[in-house]
Parts: sequence; C-alpha cells; structure tokens
Amino acid sequence: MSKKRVHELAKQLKEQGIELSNQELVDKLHALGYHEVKSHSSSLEDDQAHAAYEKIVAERKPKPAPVRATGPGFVVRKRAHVEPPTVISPPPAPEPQPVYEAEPAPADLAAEAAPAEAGAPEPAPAPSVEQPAAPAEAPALAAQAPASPGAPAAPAAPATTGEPAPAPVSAPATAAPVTAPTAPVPAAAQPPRPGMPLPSAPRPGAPAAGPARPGAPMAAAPHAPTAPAQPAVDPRTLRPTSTQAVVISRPTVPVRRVTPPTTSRSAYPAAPGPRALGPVRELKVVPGSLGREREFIDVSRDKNKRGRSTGRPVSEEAAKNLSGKELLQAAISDRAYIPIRGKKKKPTKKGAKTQITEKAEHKKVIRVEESISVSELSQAMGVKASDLIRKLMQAGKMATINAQIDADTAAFLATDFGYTVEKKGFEVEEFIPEVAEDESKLVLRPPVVTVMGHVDHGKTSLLDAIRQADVAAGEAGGITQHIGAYNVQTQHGPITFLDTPGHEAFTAMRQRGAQVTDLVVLVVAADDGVMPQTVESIKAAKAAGVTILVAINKIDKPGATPERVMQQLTEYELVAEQWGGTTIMLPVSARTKQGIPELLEYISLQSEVLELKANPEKLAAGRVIEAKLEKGRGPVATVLVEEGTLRVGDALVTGIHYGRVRAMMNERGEHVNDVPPGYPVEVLGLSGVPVAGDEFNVVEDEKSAKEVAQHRAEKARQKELGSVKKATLEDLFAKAKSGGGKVLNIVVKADVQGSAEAVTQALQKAATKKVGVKVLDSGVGAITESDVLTAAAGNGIIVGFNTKPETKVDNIASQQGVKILLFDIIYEAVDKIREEMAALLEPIIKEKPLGKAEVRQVFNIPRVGTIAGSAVTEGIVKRTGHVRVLRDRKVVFNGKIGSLKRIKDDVREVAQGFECGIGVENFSDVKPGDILEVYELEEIRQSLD
Ligand SMILES: Nc1nc2c(ncn2[C@@H]2O[C@H](COP(=O)(O)OP(=O)(O)OP(=O)(O)O)[C@@H](O)[C@H]2O)c(=O)[nH]1
Repeated sequence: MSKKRVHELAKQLKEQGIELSNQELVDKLHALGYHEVKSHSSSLEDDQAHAAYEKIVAERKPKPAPVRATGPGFVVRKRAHVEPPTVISPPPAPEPQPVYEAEPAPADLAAEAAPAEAGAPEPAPAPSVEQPAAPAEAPALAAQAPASPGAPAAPAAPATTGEPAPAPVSAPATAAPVTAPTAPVPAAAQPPRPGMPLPSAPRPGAPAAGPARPGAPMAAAPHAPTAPAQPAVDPRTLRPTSTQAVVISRPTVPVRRVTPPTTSRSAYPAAPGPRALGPVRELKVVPGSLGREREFIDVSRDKNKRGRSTGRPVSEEAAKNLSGKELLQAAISDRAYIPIRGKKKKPTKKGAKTQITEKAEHKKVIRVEESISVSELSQAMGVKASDLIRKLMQAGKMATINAQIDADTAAFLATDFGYTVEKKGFEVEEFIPEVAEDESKLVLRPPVVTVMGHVDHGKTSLLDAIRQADVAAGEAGGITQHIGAYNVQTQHGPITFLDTPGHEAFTAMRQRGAQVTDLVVLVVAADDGVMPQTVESIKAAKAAGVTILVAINKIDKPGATPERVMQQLTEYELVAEQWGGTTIMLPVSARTKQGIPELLEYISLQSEVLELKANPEKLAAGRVIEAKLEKGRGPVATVLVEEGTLRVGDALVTGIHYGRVRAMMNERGEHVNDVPPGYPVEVLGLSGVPVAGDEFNVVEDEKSAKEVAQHRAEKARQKELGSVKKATLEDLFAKAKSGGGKVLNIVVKADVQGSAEAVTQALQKAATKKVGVKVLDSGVGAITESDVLTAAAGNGIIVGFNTKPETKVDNIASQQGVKILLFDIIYEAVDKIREEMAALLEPIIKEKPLGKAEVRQVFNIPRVGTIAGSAVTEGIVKRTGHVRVLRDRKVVFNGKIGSLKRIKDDVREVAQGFECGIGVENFSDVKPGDILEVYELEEIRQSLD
C-alpha cells in the first residue's frame, strides 16, 4: 500500500483552497488522532491520508458555498468610493498592526466592486484602492508578484495572458475576470473563481498591490473594507475547538520572494538566496578554430529551453569587438572565442639559436680620465665586478668594488676582457699652453730674495732695516708667523723679499720660499751661531738649487763672534769668500744698519750674474705665497708673479680655485692694475682660499679657469676616495702609536693658510705614546659654528691661531661643551695642547704613608662607638687620613679614620709620641695590640711621555 506524506496532503488540501501550514496540518492530524505524524515529512497510509483529507475538507468546507471562502485566511480589503460600513474590527490600531476582517470577503462584493471601479473615470486611480476583490487565482498569482516593492509595473503578466504587462491602467469593469487586461495589480484585479477560497489579504509587507506606496504596507488598514452581509466576528473572540484551530492573527513578517527568472530579471536584481544565482550552466572548453583560442560551449541540460543557447556562437570577428565584460557574458550565456593571452607561441625558425652579439672592436674602448672605480669599469665592460676584484687580487692588489684604480691598472684589467683603455686625460695644457720663450721679449726682472734663518736671529729686523718700515713691532710675540712679500726699491734697483718664519713648524713655508726664490739670505745671529732652523734653511735652499748669501747679524752685540759662525757654516759646505770659498758672508746689524748697503749691493750683483729675465707680455703665471680669508674681502692671495703681467680682470686659476682678478694691492696697500714679473701682489676675486705654494695661471677666460679648477677638484675627490682605506690605516697606526689610548681631537683655525698648516704640524708633533693628536679639520678664517659642530662630533677642542670665533659661536660652543683655545704664539699653543692631552690621562692614585699608632686600650662609648686609645708611634695621624688595621701583621680592615681626639677635643692631627683616641669608620672590632697604619691618597698626573 502506498503512502502519502503530510506535505503532499497539505498540497492536496491547498488545491481545495484549504491552506494549512505544515505545522497546522501536523497539529490537525494529531487532533484527528494521527499521533504518529511528527512533521511535514512524516507519512500516512493512503487510506489514512484520504480519511484525514476528507475530514479536514468536511470541516473546513462544510458546504460548497462558492461565495464564502473558508479557511484561516482573512481578507483585508480596501474599496474605493465605498463608505466604510459598520465594521467589527479590532479597536483602532494606533500602529501599523495588521487588521483583519473576521468575515471573509464575499465574492459578490468583489463583483460589485469591479463595476464600481469601472465607473470610476479616474485615469490613475490609486492603486491601493484598486483591489476591490481578490481574484480566484490571487494566491497563485500573488506568489508571482514581483518581489521588488514599489515596482510600478508588475513585471509578471497574468498567467492567462502570457504577455508583457502594458502600461499600468486600472482594470476595466467589463473585463472578464480571466482575460482582464493587466493592471498594476493583476492578481487583485481578477474576480474570484467559484469554489475557490478567497485569497488572503495581501500581506502588509508584500507589495502585491503593485504601485501601492512602497514602504506603507499598512496604509490600507484604516480603510479596510468590510463585508456588511455577514456579522463580523472578532477572531480574538473565537476559541479553538478540538477539531478546529482558530487563527487569531498572523504575523506580518515580510517575506522576501525570489524573483522567477524572467527577461526583466536584469532590471530587478534578484534577492539573495540560493535561487538568486539563477540557473547554473555547464560550460565546456573546446579548442578554437585556429588552435590559439578557447571556445566555451554551454552544455547545460536545459540549454534547449533557453532562447539563446542554441544560437550561433559569437564569431571570432565579433568577439574581437566585444569588451571584456561582454565577452565574458557571451561566454557564459552562449559561446565565444576567448583568445588566450600569454600563450602565444613565438614563431621560431627551425634551428635558429639566440645570437650573442659581440661588440665591434672600435666600441671596445674605455676612456679613463685619471682613474676609474672597479664598479664603473665592470659596467663599461659588462663583466662582474667580482671577476675584476679577483684579477686585481691575483695581481697583488687588494681592491673593493668602489676602489679607484688608475688608468694603467684599468688597462691591465681591460685587456683580459678584450677591451682597451684610452687615457681620456683632461689636457690642462689646452687651457694653459706651454709657449716657447721668445728671447726678444725677455726683460730684466727684480730678484726674489728669501730671508731665512733660525728663530729670533733677526730676519724681520733685517728686512725692516732694508725697507725702512717697522714690521717687527707689530708682530705678536715678535715672531714672524707667516710669510711676507715685499718689493723694496734700492739704489741698485728693485728687490723682492720674502720673509719666512723661523719657527720649526713653518718648514713647509720655508721650503716654499726657497722654491720661488732666486737668492736666499741666510740670517745667522752672530751671538747665537748655527742653530737647527739654520741648518734646515741651508738644506731647503740647497734642495731648491738657490744661491745662499749669509748675513751674520747682530754684530753690534758684545758677544758677537762672526768668525765662529763662518766656522760653523763650513760644516755645511758654506765657505766664505774671504776664506777661499764661494759663499758671500757679510757681517750686518739690523739694529745699527751696519752692512745693509753692502748686502743690497751683493744681492744686485748676484742677480745680475743670474741674469734674471722674464717675458712680461705672456699670460701671467706664478706662485701663491700666502692666502687667507678676510671678512669683507673674501679670499686674499699673496702671489708672486714669475712671468707675464698679471692684470685686473684676468681669469686666474690656482689649484681647485679660480676667479677673475677683482683687485690687486701692493705691499703698501696701494691698488695696482698690472703687476710685472718678479713682483708680489695681493689678489682678490678668487672662488676660495688657495693653497700656499700652488702655482697660478692666467687663462683665456673665466670659463676655462672654471673648467680647469673643476677638473682638478674632481681629481682630488677621486684621490681622496682612493685613499680612504689608507687614511683608516693611518688612524689605526696613530692609535697604536698612542698605545691604543687617548686621542685629543682638534680643529685648527688660523688667519692664513700657512699658519694653519704650521699649527697643525706643531700640534701633531706634540703627540706622545700615551696621548695621540688628531687634527679633525684645519682651515683659514674665523671659527664658525661648523667648526664647533665638527669638534663636538669628535669630542674635541678648537685651536684658533690669530683668529677668533664668529658672533654667537662662543655660545654654541659652550652649549656643545666644546673648548675654544685662542693663541697668537705657537709655543703657547703647543704648551696648552700638551696640558689638554695630559688632562685626558687618568690620574694615578698613590698612597702616601703618614704614620703609625698602636692600640693600647679600647673604649666603647655609647652613641659614639668603639674608640681605640692609641699611641702614635711613627709620623703623624691625620683626621682625614685612611687607616689600615693590622693584627699579627695581617690586614684585618682598611678604611677611613672616623674621629680623632686628644683627651676630649677633636683634633686634625696627632704627632708621634702622643696618645689619642682613634675611631675607625665602619669598624668596631679594634683590639689592643692592633697597629693602625695611617696614610693618605694622592692623585698624581700622568706624564705625557
Ligand atoms: N742687538 C740686536 N738685536 C737685534 C738685531 N736684529 C734683531 N734683533 C733683535 O732680535 C729679536 C728678534 O728679531 P726678529 O727680527 O723678530 O727675528 P726673526 O728672525 O725675524 O724672528 P722670527 O720671526 O721669530 O723668525 C728682536 O728683539 C730684535 O730686536 C740686531 O742686529 N742687533
């Protein structure tokens, strides 16, 4: 025997217009005695199901009244133009609570409503009042109502027409119920079918009313039409019986309905849910016709039902014109050729291999200026830098990737890789050409005489005597600390003198002086004789191949012994003419001016012998004697013109600096416009402070001067890069020299470049094994904030020589904790620096014995502690001293004396032979017989050496 499930029974009942929910039906079946029914999926025997069906139908439909709908549903209706009759309805609902009529709507009322509406001429009646009666199909149709609330045109046409809904018009009165033209609410527009139960009133949440105001589901409630024919029964007054349940109210839960698949689906997005995804299609991927595409073919089972599925695939041509989205849609709905990107096979020639192109020989040339870094060379040749480094190592050269290698090394490496290195070389000669000397244009020039000698032997005084100007008086400490260049007009013609400092620190300056000079006047004090710097000056002059003329000075002094000097000089291969030698030695006195005219005469004679000539018509060239930075004037260079004539406006280059000569001043501070060869002059207009001793050249124009200067700067930079490692090693060496200990870092600032150089050298020489000296920076000019910061970074000090800090720099220095030491005498600078160096060393703590005391008796005094009554046996005992307690020659305590008393008085010290009371701090275990060794600690400064 077959079975029937509860939900099937429910369906069967529904066909009879009895709408019961599954649970209601289960309850009902329980009520009918079918207790085995548990849920809607429980089954009943066929006969049982039939019996139950009969019973329920009998109960719910006692007589086949076509006009009366039975069932639990209630109709909420609203009629247009109908005065609300007396309604038995729930008390006025203040809130949107659904109101249901207890009385089902009579069918005739619906029929009556239709004509009434038909008569209504309003073209656009309010849709909500266009529901005179629920048509018979309402339940079914209602299910098809669009889920989208507020949709003005119901998307679903009545099933009977199968046509799209026209414009929303109200249903004409004459329209047959079934064939009635579509209305905005088609379901509502149809009259009920006889025998069919009236549908439930549209739920407030369901917008079955079509154009009804969305979001106002309960709008109809106040105007709910009623059925006057039947006395209305308030459902809440009903009581359920054993056979019939009473629905008092139904929850107004808005139901989201899934829109059936229609053509309008695209216009109304489907509600989320399993069916909202629409039908699932199976797509098969097949190769395209050309083999380079893929074709998607819908192989879904229901494809025949779909209108387009059997259509032709989108052609390859058409597919090309489609956008990506369209292409995808086409692929999903039909077929399309999808070109597969990135899968193209490149047409390859059979047997063709990747060609490795070789550089043409003429392209395998690397132009190197001065040097090139390993990485640059590797890039230029397209080889690995590591390969180059390996080759360099094999050749015994250690290099890193950033190391600079010179052109020759680069050439050595390049040949291994088939490259040649061409020295690009910046040809300075292009800018500063070597011009063959035109003898006819050579004219006599003044001799350049450098006065050299030991400190305080009277060089400046001698020059002063010659120039008749008192320069020495203005010098700090009476020492010539930087070179002076003067041209002196003598009876025998002009002579240019260079005064060089005698201090040992100025060796470089002396050497420079010797290099640019024609004659050296070696000043030796007759009372002092040959001294170290005398010897150094001799060496410098000889190295430069310059004739030496000896001036034995201070012969006015009582202890002057010129012969002794002459004798000493013979040790240095300087034999006086009067002794058969070749060296002119003149006894002079700067003070009494004795021998000065003879000295000048000899200088002139010597220059004549030397035939000192130069071409004044050439572009000027010469040497920088001294350079400094002056406030308001900028870089000032004292230059000696050696050839050509230097003019204001000339483009000049010296070292890495260049510029146009803005102004020139002679030794008397007078402005000059042109300076012939053999004359010194101060030059303004350079881009920076040049290096003393550097050559200078006048070039065609400022642009050329700049190019030469920049080239030199670049060279210097490359050299610096290459020497980084060396510098580091030097640092390590310096540290090792100072025993790996302390290093005093110094920033040197001086008025002129030569002084800065000399001070730097002097300070560096002060380094000892214990404390090293590192000059962090050395420069010319006032002490700036930048100098302070440099010193601060190195935790160092600043040494200013003949210079001072700029405004506010003092404050910054004190903020940064940087000490600025200013000097104008080099000895003082060195002495002070040695003090600073010594201060870096930790002091040595030394024990100094004071005396001894023997403990005779021990007293324990309340609130004071243990006091050792002792007798001072040796030296003295000091209150501030340290004490060592010895017992049986062993130290039992070491500490400080806490108190010292004689009788009852506190005393500072007790001498030998006296008794006293000694309190030992933090020690109370003193015993008679103990020896108290008293001592004090001394801090001793370490010596630098
Ligand atoms: N009695 C005497 N004293 C002289 C003579 N020449 C120089 N002095 C003194 O010697 C001292 C040093 O003279 P300077 O001219 O400064 O000596 P210097 O060689 O230029 O010294 P530096 O510039 O330090 O190298 C001064 O006190 C002079 O007055 C001289 O002929 N006779």
